[in-house]
Amino acid sequence: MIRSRAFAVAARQCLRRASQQPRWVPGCSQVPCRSYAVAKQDQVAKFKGKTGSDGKYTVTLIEGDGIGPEISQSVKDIYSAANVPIKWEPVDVTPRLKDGKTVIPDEAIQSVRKNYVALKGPLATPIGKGHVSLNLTLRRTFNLFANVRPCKSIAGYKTPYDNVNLVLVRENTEGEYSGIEHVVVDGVVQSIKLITREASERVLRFAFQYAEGIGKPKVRVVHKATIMKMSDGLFLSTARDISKEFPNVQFDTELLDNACLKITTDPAPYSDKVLVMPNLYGDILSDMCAGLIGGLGLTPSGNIGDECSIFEAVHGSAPDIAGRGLANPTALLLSSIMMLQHMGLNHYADKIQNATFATLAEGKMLTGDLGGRAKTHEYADAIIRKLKV
Ligand SMILES: NC(=O)C1=CN([C@@H]2O[C@H](COP(=O)(O)OP(=O)(O)OC[C@H]3O[C@@H](n4cnc5c(N)ncnc54)[C@H](O)[C@@H]3O)[C@@H](O)[C@H]2O)C=CC1
Ligand SMILES: O=C(O)CCC(=O)C(=O)O
Ligand SMILES: [Mg+2]
Repeated sequence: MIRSRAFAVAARQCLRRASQQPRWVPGCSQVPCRSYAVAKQDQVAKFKGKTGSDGKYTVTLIEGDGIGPEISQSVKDIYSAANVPIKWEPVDVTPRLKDGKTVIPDEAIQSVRKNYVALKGPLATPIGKGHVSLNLTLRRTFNLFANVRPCKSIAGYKTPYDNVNLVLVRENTEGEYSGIEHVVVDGVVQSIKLITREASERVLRFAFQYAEGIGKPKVRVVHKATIMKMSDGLFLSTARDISKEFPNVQFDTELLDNACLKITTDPAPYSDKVLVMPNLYGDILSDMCAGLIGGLGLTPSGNIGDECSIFEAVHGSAPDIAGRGLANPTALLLSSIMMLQHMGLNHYADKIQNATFATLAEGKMLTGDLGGRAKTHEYADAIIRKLKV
C-alpha cells in the first residue's frame, strides 16, 4: 500500500503544503551569518555598554518548569553571594495561542532581544500531543544555531572514567527537529528531516572556530550518511568544504553508532576533538556523555546565535524529583558560568567555578544524584561558603 500511486500523490501534496507553510525561516537568512568570534566580540561589546546606573548587567531569567525554580534559586543565591554584577529579569514563557499557533509571550521575546543573553531553566514538553517544544521554539526564534555541550570529568567524583573531556556542537535549528510532520493517509505519517547547506555551514564553521578558540586541534563530524545519504550526506559534504577554510584544524568523520560504542568504551581519544553533528544526534549523544561523568545534574550548555545567546542545562524538568529539594543545580550553574565567560565576566566565572569544583571535590555536601544527602539549597550554601574562603 505504501508504494501505491495514491500514497505517492498524497505524499507530494503534503510536501507541497509543507513548503507553502514555512514554520520558521531555516538557515540564517534573516541575520547575516558572521563568525562566532565576531558575534561574540560584538555581544561582549554590547554587554559592556549595557550596565545600568547601578553598574549591573540585566540578564533575562527563564526559571522553567519542574526543578527549574529550585535550581534557579540556587544560582541566584550563589550570584548574590559572589556579588556578580547581574540583575535578573525574570520572564514568563507560558505559551499562548495566537492565530491558531503556539507562541511565546512577546514580553519574553523582547526581554531576550533587549538583554542579548538569557539563562534558562528546563521547559517541559507534552508527549505526543499539545504544544510544540518551547525549548526548540526559543532556539529557532533567536536563530541560536549552535548548541555547545561540554562534558568534562569532575575532579574527585569517581566514575568508571576519570578522563572524560568532550565537547559536542549540535546543529540547533533544523534536522530531525524541524517539526514538520503530517498524516499522509490514515496509519501513515511522515516526519521531515530538513537539512540545509546554509544552516549546516554556519554550525560547521562555528565548530571549527570554536575548536581553534579552545585549543582542540581536531573537528569530527558525527553522521549517518550511509543511510541518510542525502540529508546527512549534505551535512558531510558541507563539512568537507568548510574544513578547507581551516587548514590548522584536522578534520575527520565517524558514524554515529560507532561513535556511541567508542565513546562509552574509552572516551580518552575524544579529548582533543570537537564533535559536530545534526540536531537529534547531538541531543542523544549529550545525555549519553553526561552518564559518563555522573549524570545530567552536571552538564551545561550554551545556545549560541549571532544576536542573542541562551544558556541552559542539558537536562529537562526532572518531574520525578521536582519540588522536593533533591535537584542538583550544578548543570545550570555551570551553564551560567559559560554565560559569564561569554559576557567577558571571567573574574566572576572563575570565582564561582572554583568554589563549585572545590565543593564537589570535597564530596561532603553532595546532592542525591551524586550519592550524597544534601538538599539543593544546602549544596548551594556549601558553594557559598567556599566563595568566602
Ligand atoms: N532543554 C530543556 O528544557 C529540556 C527539556 N526536557 C523536558 O523535560 C521533561 C522531562 O524529561 P525527562 O526525559 O524526564 O528528562 P530529564 O532530563 O528531566 O530527567 C532525566 C533523569 O535525570 C534526572 N535529572 C535531571 N536533571 C537533574 C538534576 N539537575 N539533578 C538531579 N537529577 C536530575 C531526573 O531526575 C531523571 O531521572 C520533558 O517534558 C522533556 O520534554 C528534556 C530535556 C531538555
Ligand atoms: O524540548 C524538549 O522537550 C527536549 C529538548 C532536549 O532534549 C534537548 O534540547 O536536549
Ligand atoms: Mg535532550
